[in-house]
Amino acid sequence: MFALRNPIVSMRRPLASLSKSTFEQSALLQRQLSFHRLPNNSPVIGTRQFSVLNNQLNFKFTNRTNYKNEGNYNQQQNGPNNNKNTPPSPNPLNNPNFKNFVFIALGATLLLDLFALSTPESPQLTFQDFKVNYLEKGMVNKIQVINNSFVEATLNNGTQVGFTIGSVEFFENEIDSIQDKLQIAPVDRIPVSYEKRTSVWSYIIPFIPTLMLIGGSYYLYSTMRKKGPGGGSGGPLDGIMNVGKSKAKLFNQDTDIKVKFKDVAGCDEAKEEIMEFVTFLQQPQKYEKLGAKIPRGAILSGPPGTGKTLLAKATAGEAGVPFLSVSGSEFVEMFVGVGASRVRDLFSTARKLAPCIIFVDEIDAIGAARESSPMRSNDEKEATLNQLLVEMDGFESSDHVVVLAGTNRPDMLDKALTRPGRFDRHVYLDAPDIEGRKAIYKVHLGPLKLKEPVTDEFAGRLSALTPGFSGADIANCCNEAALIAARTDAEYVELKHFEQAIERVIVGLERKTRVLSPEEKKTVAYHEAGHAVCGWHLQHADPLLKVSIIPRGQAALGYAQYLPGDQYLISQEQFEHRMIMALGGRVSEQINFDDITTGGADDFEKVTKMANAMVLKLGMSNKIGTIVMEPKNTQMQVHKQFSEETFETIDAEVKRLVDDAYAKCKKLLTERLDEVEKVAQELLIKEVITRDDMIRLLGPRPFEEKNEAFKKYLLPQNQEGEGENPHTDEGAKLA
Ligand SMILES: Nc1ncnc2c1ncn2[C@@H]1O[C@H](COP(=O)(O)OP(=O)(O)OP(=O)(O)O)[C@@H](O)[C@H]1O
Ligand SMILES: [Zn+2]
Repeated sequence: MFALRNPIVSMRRPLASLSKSTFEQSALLQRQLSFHRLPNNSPVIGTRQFSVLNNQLNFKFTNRTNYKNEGNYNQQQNGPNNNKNTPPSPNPLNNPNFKNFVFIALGATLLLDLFALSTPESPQLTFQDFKVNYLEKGMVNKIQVINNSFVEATLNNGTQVGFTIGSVEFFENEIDSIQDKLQIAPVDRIPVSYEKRTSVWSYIIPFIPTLMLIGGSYYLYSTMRKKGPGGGSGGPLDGIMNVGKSKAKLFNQDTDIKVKFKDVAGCDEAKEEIMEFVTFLQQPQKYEKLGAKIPRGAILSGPPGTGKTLLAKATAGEAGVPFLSVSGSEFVEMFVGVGASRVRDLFSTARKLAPCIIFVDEIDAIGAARESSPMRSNDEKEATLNQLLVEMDGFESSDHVVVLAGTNRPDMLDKALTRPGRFDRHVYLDAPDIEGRKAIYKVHLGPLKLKEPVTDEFAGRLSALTPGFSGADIANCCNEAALIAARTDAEYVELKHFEQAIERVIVGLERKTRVLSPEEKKTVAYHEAGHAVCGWHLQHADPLLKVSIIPRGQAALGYAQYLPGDQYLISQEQFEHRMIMALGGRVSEQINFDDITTGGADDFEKVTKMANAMVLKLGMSNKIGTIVMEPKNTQMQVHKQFSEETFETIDAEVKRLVDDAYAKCKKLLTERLDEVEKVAQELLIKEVITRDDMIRLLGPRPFEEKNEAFKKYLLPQNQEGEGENPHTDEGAKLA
């Protein structure tokens, strides 16, 4: 949305300042040029009689002022006014190229100008010299007054001498009086002729400022329109010139789209569903000959990073057609009508490229339900959406253009978009389960340099360690592991690098600089030991991997990592156990110390959320029953959803659930105070303890682990003993 606004805003000032400063510069230039101009309109004066007045004739060439050229000056003054219509450009003073350009041009012009003015090339004398050495000796044959300011005298031997004069009248009087003095007869007197010499430059020079202005503006304009990186738009002027143009990026199937379905791992149903579009783009006649109407588009939905863009690209890659990718937000602009015009432009480009695939990412930016925001008038958005609908309706099946759209919020989309004939297919990409993650790991482990080829076991282990990771998380994690390996100058990327990478992705960087005081450290150790002991003895707690009191990331002073399995249903008892575990930290602090700390704030938030969910929407409170109490949209609520009485019941129920959990937690930890003590002491010594340490200290967990992936990929290895790397523990969930 801001992409285009910026260039326009920033353009505004430069436009104004350009016309001003260019004007000033050229006016200055004009003045300088006029100053040096030749008097090409002075009247030619006929032969006169002379009289001599030396001093006045003794001007230096450079001091000569041209006093007969006002007409020209005015005429040139019109120059800049005319030039106000030349294409505007941003502030030239900020552009070093422009400055250079102006200086060079100015210098060149002045040089040429001077050159033009010094055309008379005779030896330079003063009038006094001329008089004494030549005139009075009768050596002068002919006198020529050039431009009323310069005299060229031809001597009897044919050589020429020259000098400047201040005024023709004085000069004539001088010559006359000398010849009178010498008593030369009128017929023998030296002929004086007058000549007006103009250089070709005198015609060109008046146009130079204008030409410079036009040239400079054009130069600026073209530099600013130059393509930015990536081949697309980029120059500041591009923003204005192409405001209505679609910003879609074109990926050509020959060069850019190397992605095939095999690169999209783990979403087989989605691939199957989208395969139909591939067949359609490859063999449209197969459908057309049976009279079938081709589906126009599909919505790809799912959590962030699950591969929606990747799948769309792969569809284009499989079909071998061009791929036009654009983000929904790029249609949104502050000007009314721009979005619609971009949609038109996008589709007309697509039709030219057909068969092809358009991918609109974040379609909710324009396709959100129109009635969902009645408070704000959103004409522009609506116009854009309408244009999109029109374009999709306007498809002929012979157009062979397929529109795919990605969104994280399919529920927000306008119904008109999803009706048959538009985006009538809906492909859902879920966060991958263990098998999906394994497949994605295999794709992204491919390019890495590993010690051994990727085994199912290895990929499985990594997947078990990363429940809840999306495809993008996995890609990031693999890259992070390679970076860590490179940082330690390792020859291969190994399991330990992945484990560090996973931990880093989940909890953040280790903060070695954050040094806790001994008391704080003790508090954190007992707090974490409380969580860990609780979890160890609760049946529904997820498998524990690691407890650490090394500060990490933004806020965590200590943490415990658990591995939840892929789970689609959560039982009431499970909720309760999670709440008890979350409270374990604070309860342990309370039992072991006189005072409590702020370290439990995060735990309480989790507990409150869980209790609220149980009461308000999960039907897990007997008093409230199976009614959903959670307001759907708090902003839009006009009347109260329930009575004061119900409010009170809700509060009481939430409090009861939390209090129950608290009581159970306190009972559990009071009974196992010695275990908390053991774990806390071990933590204070080692800072990080693993599942194996826990087994050593507390004995094996009294329940079978429920996480199948954990049992399959992680448990056997863990049971083999302490292992060569005590830090091989990682996970996905913190408590
Ligand atoms: N199924 C998958 N197989 C292989 N790689 C994947 C998969 N899903 C995601 N990735 C990796 O994650 C990256 C980001 O995925 P992608 O951009 O397609 O996600 P998305 O769903 O479009 O995200 P968003 O909703 O944030 O736009 C991909 O470039 C790819 O490296
Ligand atoms: Zn805690």
